[in-house]
Amino acid sequence: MLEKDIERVFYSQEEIAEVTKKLGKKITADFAGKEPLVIGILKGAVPFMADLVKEVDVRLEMDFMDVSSYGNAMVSSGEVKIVKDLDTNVAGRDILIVEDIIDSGRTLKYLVDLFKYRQAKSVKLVTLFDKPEGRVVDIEPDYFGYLVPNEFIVGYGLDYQEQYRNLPFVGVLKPEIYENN
Ligand SMILES: O=P(O)(O)OC[C@H]1O[C@H](OP(=O)(O)OP(=O)(O)O)[C@H](O)[C@@H]1O
Ligand code: HPA
Ligand SMILES: [Mg+2]
Repeated sequence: MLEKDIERVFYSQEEIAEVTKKLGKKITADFAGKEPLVIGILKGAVPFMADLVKEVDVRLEMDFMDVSSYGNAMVSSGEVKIVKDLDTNVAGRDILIVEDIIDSGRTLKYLVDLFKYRQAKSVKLVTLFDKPEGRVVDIEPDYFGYLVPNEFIVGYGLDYQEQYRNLPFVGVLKPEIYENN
Protein backbone atom coordinates (compact mmCIF):
# COMPACT_ATOMS: atom_id res chain seq x y z
CA MET A 1 0.00 0.00 0.00
CA LEU A 2 2.70 2.49 1.03
CA GLU A 3 5.11 0.91 -1.43
CA LYS A 4 3.20 2.25 -4.41
CA ASP A 5 4.29 5.80 -3.48
CA ILE A 6 7.98 4.86 -3.85
CA GLU A 7 9.80 5.68 -7.08
CA ARG A 8 13.07 3.91 -6.30
CA VAL A 9 14.38 1.79 -3.43
CA PHE A 10 17.85 2.82 -2.23
CA TYR A 11 18.38 0.27 0.53
CA SER A 12 16.39 -2.90 1.12
CA GLN A 13 15.36 -4.31 4.49
CA GLU A 14 18.07 -6.97 4.10
CA GLU A 15 20.81 -4.42 3.35
CA ILE A 16 19.79 -2.33 6.35
CA ALA A 17 19.82 -5.43 8.59
CA GLU A 18 23.27 -6.42 7.30
CA VAL A 19 24.89 -3.03 7.88
CA THR A 20 23.20 -2.74 11.31
CA LYS A 21 24.82 -6.03 12.31
CA LYS A 22 28.25 -4.77 11.21
CA LEU A 23 27.82 -1.51 13.09
CA GLY A 24 26.73 -3.44 16.19
CA LYS A 25 29.91 -5.55 16.06
CA LYS A 26 32.17 -2.49 15.75
CA ILE A 27 30.37 -0.70 18.56
CA THR A 28 30.56 -3.82 20.77
CA ALA A 29 34.34 -3.94 20.26
CA ASP A 30 34.87 -0.20 20.77
CA PHE A 31 32.71 0.04 23.91
CA ALA A 32 33.99 -3.13 25.60
CA GLY A 33 34.44 -2.45 29.31
CA LYS A 34 32.35 0.73 29.14
CA GLU A 35 28.72 1.22 30.06
CA PRO A 36 27.48 3.68 27.44
CA LEU A 37 24.35 5.76 27.53
CA VAL A 38 22.82 5.22 24.10
CA ILE A 39 20.70 8.19 23.11
CA GLY A 40 18.15 7.85 20.31
CA ILE A 41 16.98 11.04 18.62
CA LEU A 42 13.22 11.01 18.18
CA LYS A 43 11.44 10.22 16.08
CA GLY A 44 13.49 9.16 13.06
CA ALA A 45 16.04 7.05 14.94
CA VAL A 46 13.48 4.73 16.57
CA PRO A 47 13.53 1.80 14.07
CA PHE A 48 17.34 1.89 13.72
CA MET A 49 17.92 2.26 17.47
CA ALA A 50 15.63 -0.70 18.18
CA ASP A 51 17.51 -2.92 15.74
CA LEU A 52 21.01 -1.64 16.54
CA VAL A 53 20.96 -2.14 20.33
CA LYS A 54 20.09 -5.81 19.81
CA GLU A 55 23.42 -6.17 17.95
CA VAL A 56 25.46 -4.48 20.70
CA ASP A 57 26.73 -6.85 23.37
CA VAL A 58 27.84 -4.56 26.21
CA ARG A 59 25.99 -3.25 29.27
CA LEU A 60 24.23 -0.10 28.18
CA GLU A 61 21.42 2.26 29.08
CA MET A 62 18.99 3.82 26.65
CA ASP A 63 17.45 7.27 26.67
CA PHE A 64 15.71 9.43 24.09
CA MET A 65 15.72 13.07 23.20
CA ASP A 66 13.48 14.93 20.77
CA VAL A 67 14.94 17.90 18.94
CA SER A 68 13.53 19.42 15.83
CA SER A 69 14.84 21.64 13.07
CA TYR A 70 12.62 20.50 10.21
CA GLY A 71 9.01 20.43 11.43
CA ASN A 72 7.12 19.39 8.30
CA ALA A 73 9.60 21.06 5.94
CA MET A 74 12.08 19.31 3.64
CA VAL A 75 14.83 21.84 4.35
CA SER A 76 16.27 22.41 7.82
CA SER A 77 15.18 25.71 9.40
CA GLY A 78 18.66 26.16 10.87
CA GLU A 79 17.31 26.51 14.38
CA VAL A 80 17.39 23.42 16.62
CA LYS A 81 14.82 23.25 19.41
CA ILE A 82 14.62 20.79 22.32
CA VAL A 83 11.15 19.23 22.27
CA LYS A 84 11.88 16.57 24.93
CA ASP A 85 15.04 16.46 27.01
CA LEU A 86 16.81 13.39 28.44
CA ASP A 87 15.82 11.81 31.74
CA THR A 88 19.47 10.91 32.42
CA ASN A 89 22.39 13.06 33.59
CA VAL A 90 25.15 12.73 30.97
CA ALA A 91 27.98 14.07 33.18
CA GLY A 92 30.88 11.58 33.26
CA ARG A 93 29.10 9.18 30.85
CA ASP A 94 30.25 7.67 27.57
CA ILE A 95 27.55 8.72 25.12
CA LEU A 96 26.57 7.09 21.85
CA ILE A 97 24.11 9.21 19.86
CA VAL A 98 21.97 7.21 17.44
CA GLU A 99 20.53 8.91 14.37
CA ASP A 100 18.80 7.80 11.20
CA ILE A 101 20.49 10.45 9.04
CA ILE A 102 23.03 13.28 9.12
CA ASP A 103 22.11 15.79 6.45
CA SER A 104 22.94 19.47 7.13
CA GLY A 105 24.61 18.26 10.35
CA ARG A 106 22.87 20.93 12.43
CA THR A 107 20.96 18.51 14.66
CA LEU A 108 24.04 16.47 15.55
CA LYS A 109 26.36 19.44 15.94
CA TYR A 110 23.89 20.94 18.39
CA LEU A 111 23.64 17.68 20.36
CA VAL A 112 27.38 16.98 20.49
CA ASP A 113 28.02 20.52 21.75
CA LEU A 114 25.19 20.19 24.29
CA PHE A 115 26.43 16.87 25.72
CA LYS A 116 30.01 18.19 25.92
CA TYR A 117 28.74 21.29 27.72
CA ARG A 118 26.90 18.96 30.11
CA GLN A 119 30.29 17.28 30.78
CA ALA A 120 29.84 13.92 29.10
CA LYS A 121 33.08 11.90 29.30
CA SER A 122 32.96 11.05 25.58
CA VAL A 123 30.48 11.56 22.75
CA LYS A 124 30.31 9.28 19.71
CA LEU A 125 27.83 9.32 16.84
CA VAL A 126 26.31 6.51 14.85
CA THR A 127 24.03 7.19 11.92
CA LEU A 128 22.46 4.72 9.54
CA PHE A 129 22.66 7.18 6.64
CA ASP A 130 25.10 9.97 5.90
CA LYS A 131 24.29 12.58 3.24
CA PRO A 132 27.63 14.44 2.99
CA GLU A 133 26.45 16.75 0.19
CA GLY A 134 23.81 18.20 2.52
CA ARG A 135 26.36 19.35 5.10
CA VAL A 136 26.40 23.02 6.18
CA VAL A 137 28.24 22.54 9.49
CA ASP A 138 31.45 20.68 10.20
CA ILE A 139 30.55 17.32 11.75
CA GLU A 140 31.28 13.70 10.86
CA PRO A 141 29.82 10.52 12.33
CA ASP A 142 32.09 8.03 14.11
CA TYR A 143 30.08 5.21 12.52
CA PHE A 144 27.79 5.24 9.51
CA GLY A 145 25.88 2.60 7.62
CA TYR A 146 25.50 3.95 4.07
CA LEU A 147 26.29 7.13 2.18
CA VAL A 148 23.22 8.54 0.41
CA PRO A 149 22.99 10.99 -2.49
CA ASN A 150 21.60 14.48 -2.05
CA GLU A 151 17.95 13.44 -2.38
CA PHE A 152 15.10 13.42 0.11
CA ILE A 153 14.69 9.84 1.30
CA VAL A 154 11.93 8.18 3.30
CA GLY A 155 11.39 4.91 5.17
CA TYR A 156 12.83 3.07 8.18
CA GLY A 157 12.20 6.07 10.43
CA LEU A 158 12.67 8.80 7.84
CA ASP A 159 9.48 10.73 7.16
CA TYR A 160 7.85 12.97 4.64
CA GLN A 161 5.29 15.04 6.56
CA GLU A 162 5.34 12.44 9.37
CA GLN A 163 4.45 9.59 6.98
CA TYR A 164 6.43 6.60 5.63
CA ARG A 165 8.49 6.02 8.81
CA ASN A 166 7.08 2.48 8.94
CA LEU A 167 8.41 1.40 5.54
CA PRO A 168 10.93 -1.40 6.20
CA PHE A 169 13.24 -0.10 3.41
CA VAL A 170 14.49 3.31 2.27
CA GLY A 171 13.78 5.05 -1.01
CA VAL A 172 12.63 8.20 -2.79
CA LEU A 173 9.00 9.16 -3.31
CA LYS A 174 7.29 9.57 -6.67
CA PRO A 175 7.17 13.25 -7.70
CA GLU A 176 3.34 13.28 -7.69
CA ILE A 177 3.35 12.72 -3.92
CA TYR A 178 4.98 16.14 -3.49
CA GLU A 179 2.81 17.72 -6.20
CA ASN A 180 -0.34 16.66 -4.37
CA ASN A 181 0.81 18.41 -1.16
O1 LIG B 1 21.51 16.89 9.73
P1 LIG B 1 20.20 17.59 9.80
O2 LIG B 1 19.97 18.50 8.61
O3 LIG B 1 19.97 18.30 11.09
O4 LIG B 1 19.06 16.49 9.61
C1 LIG B 1 18.99 15.30 10.31
C2 LIG B 1 17.88 15.29 11.31
O5 LIG B 1 16.62 15.57 10.68
C3 LIG B 1 15.70 14.51 10.93
O6 LIG B 1 14.94 14.77 12.07
P2 LIG B 1 13.69 15.76 12.16
O7 LIG B 1 14.14 17.05 12.77
O8 LIG B 1 13.00 15.84 10.82
O9 LIG B 1 12.77 15.04 13.20
P3 LIG B 1 12.16 13.54 13.08
O10 LIG B 1 13.29 12.60 13.41
O11 LIG B 1 11.07 13.51 14.11
O12 LIG B 1 11.66 13.37 11.67
C4 LIG B 1 16.59 13.31 11.17
O13 LIG B 1 15.94 12.32 11.93
C5 LIG B 1 17.76 13.91 11.90
O14 LIG B 1 17.51 14.04 13.28
N1 HPA C 1 14.56 12.46 4.58
C1 HPA C 1 13.78 12.60 5.69
N2 HPA C 1 14.12 13.37 6.72
C2 HPA C 1 15.30 14.03 6.64
C3 HPA C 1 16.16 13.92 5.52
C4 HPA C 1 15.77 13.10 4.43
O1 HPA C 1 16.45 12.94 3.39
N3 HPA C 1 17.23 14.70 5.78
C5 HPA C 1 17.03 15.25 7.01
N4 HPA C 1 15.87 14.87 7.53
MG1 LIG D 1 11.73 14.48 10.00
